[in-house]
Amino acid sequence: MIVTLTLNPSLDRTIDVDRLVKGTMTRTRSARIDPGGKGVNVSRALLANRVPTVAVVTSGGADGEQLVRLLEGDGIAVHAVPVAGRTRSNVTIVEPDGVVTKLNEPGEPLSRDELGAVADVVLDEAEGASWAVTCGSLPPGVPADIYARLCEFFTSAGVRVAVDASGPALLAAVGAGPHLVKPNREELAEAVGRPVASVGDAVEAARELRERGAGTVLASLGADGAVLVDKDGVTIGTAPVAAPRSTVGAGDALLAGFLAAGADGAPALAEGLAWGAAAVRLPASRMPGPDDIRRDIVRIDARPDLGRSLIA
Ligand SMILES: Nc1ncnc2c1ncn2[C@@H]1O[C@H](COP(=O)(O)OP(=O)(O)OP(=O)(O)O)[C@@H](O)[C@H]1O
Ligand SMILES: O=P(O)(O)OC[C@@]1(O)O[C@H](CO)[C@@H](O)[C@@H]1O
Repeated sequence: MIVTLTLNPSLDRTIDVDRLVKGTMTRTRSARIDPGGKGVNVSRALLANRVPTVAVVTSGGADGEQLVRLLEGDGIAVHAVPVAGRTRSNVTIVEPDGVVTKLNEPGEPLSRDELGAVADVVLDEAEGASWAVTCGSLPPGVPADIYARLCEFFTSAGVRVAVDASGPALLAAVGAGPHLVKPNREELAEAVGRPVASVGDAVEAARELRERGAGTVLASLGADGAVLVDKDGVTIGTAPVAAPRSTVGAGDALLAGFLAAGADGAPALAEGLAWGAAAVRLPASRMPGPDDIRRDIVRIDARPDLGRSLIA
């Protein structure tokens, strides 16, 4: 069982337009709503591939109720903690060439009591679980060390912890010694305080996060694939997609595939890359199921070129 926690979930509204021109009225072509938030997506991807999972989320107002209805409609086991603040809506605008413009709300503040209630629920749900996955931005008012504190609780209960966070929340979590962190290129660069312009830069930055406490670093590099740095060394892979449709949630699919495959070494990296690439071929933040995932496109580089520049 893999338990995910999303403190700041969203209704993801995806709008297709022919062309987005700032400052003009644009008629849209189509729109869809998906349950969103990083942990939510990890659970959606796991369930689509028949990996048992529970999604713990906060839920507030009519949009929170809709989020829970959508998740339950998809057959996801969801434990929603009611909160006073409205669940946010995040908007993605997609142009025909796959260019994505994303507008994420900050979310509404969580009180101390609400945070305590969520922590009780997720610690309870994680009892006996193989992984607890804590993901995404923190709502206003939530201390930046929340993932670090949860990590300590999970670890002492014998549950492995994966963290997908950014900024101070990622830095604090790394110091608490999680089994796995999944930064993207920007998060990695911010965490080490220097640009990540090449594959070698990503490897060095990932090594630094390991030195600071993370057990394994799975750094996602968009179209450049992903870098895995763990106790056994460095593994690098790619899974090219000729015509990406939407990259939203691709990092969540990568993480889900990596965990589903056992979170260890090249086989797990390859599975994660296959799931990430499959997500990119799907519209909006749809998560891939078995029929979408192609493992034949994955390449694990036996002799990686560390000097290779990353796509801008
Ligand atoms: N343009 C692309 N072509 C092929 N694969 C891609 C592309 N973009 C993303 N991917 C795949 O998805 C994975 C995750 O992408 P990325 O690094 O953009 O994650 P992210 O920023 O965490 O995404 P999100 O926050 O939307 O989930 C990559 O490691 C890669 O496997
Ligand atoms: O604002 P955050 O919490 O950083 O990210 C939230 C979000 O962009 O992440 C998911 C894609 O990874 C989307 O479903 C969701 O809208």
